Amino acid sequence: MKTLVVGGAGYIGSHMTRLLLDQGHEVRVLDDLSTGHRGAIPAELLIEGSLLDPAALDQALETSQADVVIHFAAKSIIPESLSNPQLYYQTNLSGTMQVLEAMRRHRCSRLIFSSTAAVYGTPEVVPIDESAPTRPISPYGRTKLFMEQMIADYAAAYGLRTTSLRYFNAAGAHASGLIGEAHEPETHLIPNILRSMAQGDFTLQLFGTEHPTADGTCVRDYIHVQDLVSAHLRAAEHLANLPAGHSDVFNLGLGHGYSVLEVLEAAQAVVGREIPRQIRPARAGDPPTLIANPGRANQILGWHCVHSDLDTILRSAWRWHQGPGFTST
Ligand SMILES: NC(=O)c1ccc[n+]([C@@H]2O[C@H](COP(=O)([O-])OP(=O)(O)OC[C@H]3O[C@@H](n4cnc5c(N)ncnc54)[C@H](O)[C@@H]3O)[C@@H](O)[C@H]2O)c1
Ligand SMILES: O=c1ccn([C@@H]2O[C@H](COP(=O)(O)OP(=O)(O)O[C@H]3O[C@H](CO)[C@H](O)[C@H](O)[C@H]3O)[C@@H](O)[C@H]2O)c(=O)[nH]1
Repeated sequence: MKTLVVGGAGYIGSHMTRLLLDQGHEVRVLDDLSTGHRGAIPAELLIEGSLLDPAALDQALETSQADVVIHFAAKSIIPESLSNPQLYYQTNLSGTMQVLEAMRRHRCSRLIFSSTAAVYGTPEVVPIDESAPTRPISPYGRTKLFMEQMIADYAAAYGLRTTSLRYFNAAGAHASGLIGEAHEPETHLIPNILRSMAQGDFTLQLFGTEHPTADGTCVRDYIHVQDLVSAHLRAAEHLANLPAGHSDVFNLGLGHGYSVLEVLEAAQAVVGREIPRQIRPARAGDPPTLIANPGRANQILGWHCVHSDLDTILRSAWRWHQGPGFTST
C-alpha cells in the first residue's frame, strides 16, 4: 500500500509508521510536531506542516500518492478540551474536514480514523459494544463523535471507504525500546507511574478513590500500542474489498479492565519498588469503568490482541522510560 500517516510523529502514529515500514508498505508522514517528535520517525518520511493547511495536505498527498490515509492528528487531552474547546473544535473538526477535502481533490478513497472510547461517555453497560449509546461527556469526546459522523457522511456522499477505530487506553512501547510514549505534559496513568519510578522525584497523583468500582479507583481497558496499530493494518486491507460509500466503526481493546490500584501494584512488581503516590479528588470527565467488547473487530477484521497482557505492557513501557528518549523534538 501507499500510505499517508497524518500525525505519524506522535505516540501511536510513530508505531503505525514503524509497522507499515516493517511490512514493506510505502509511508509518508504529515505532522506539525506540536505534540509529536522528529526523532520518532525516519527523517526522510516527514512532511512538516499542519492538517489545517490545504497546501500542506496537497503536498503530502501528491508526494505519497497515497491510496490509504491513516489519520491520528488531533488534540486529545480531556481536561484541556474543557478549558480550551476552541483548540479542539479547530484542530479536530476543521482539521478532519481539511483531510477529507484533500482526499477528494486527490481521489484518495480509503481513510482509517482514530476515534476513542470517550464517544460513549459514561456507559450503562460494560463491556461496551459498538451499538451502545454515544453520549460523550467532554468537548474532546464530542469532537471525536462529530468527526466519525462527518467521515461517514463524506463516505456516503463522495464514495470514500472509511473505518473509525474507537481505541480504549493505548499503552506500552515498541519492543525495540526505540519508540514509546513521550507527551508533555503527560496525563496518562502508565507513563506517569513509570516516570515516577525512573526519575525518583515524582509523586503519582491518584485521581479518585470513591468511584463505584470494586476498589474505588477507575477501571480501564489497556491495549498495547503494537496491537492497536496492527488493527489499523487489518482495517486498511479490509476496506480495499468493500464498496465505495462504506463506513464502519470498531472498538479496539482487550476486553478486560484493570483498576488504577491494580495497575499500580503490577507496576511495582515490574520495577521492584514502591510508587510514591498522593490521593487527589476525582478528575473531571473520568467515567468509572471503560471496558471494550472487541468481538466485532475480532470477527470482521480477524484481529486479536497478542501483546496486551498488563505485564507485557508495563515491561515494554518501563524499558522505554529507562532509555534516552527522543534525541530531537
Ligand atoms: N493515547 C490514547 O490512549 C488514545 C485513546 C483514544 C484515542 N486516541 C487518539 O489517537 C490519536 C493519536 O493519539 P496519540 O496518543 O498518539 O497522540 P499524540 O499527541 O502523541 O499524536 C498526535 C500527533 O498529531 C500531530 N498533530 C497535532 N495537531 C496537528 C496538526 N494541526 N497538524 C499536523 N499534525 C498535528 C502531533 O504533532 C502528534 O504527532 C489521537 O487522535 C487521539 O485522540 C488516543
Ligand atoms: O497521573 C494520573 C493519570 C491518570 N490517573 C487515572 O488513571 C485512569 C486512566 O487515565 P488516563 O489519563 O491514562 O486515560 P483516560 O482513560 O483518561 O484517557 C484515555 O481514554 C480516553 C477515552 O476514555 C481518551 O481517548 C483519551 O485520549 C485516552 O488517553 C483515570 O482514572 C485517571 O484518573 C491517575 O490517577 N493519575
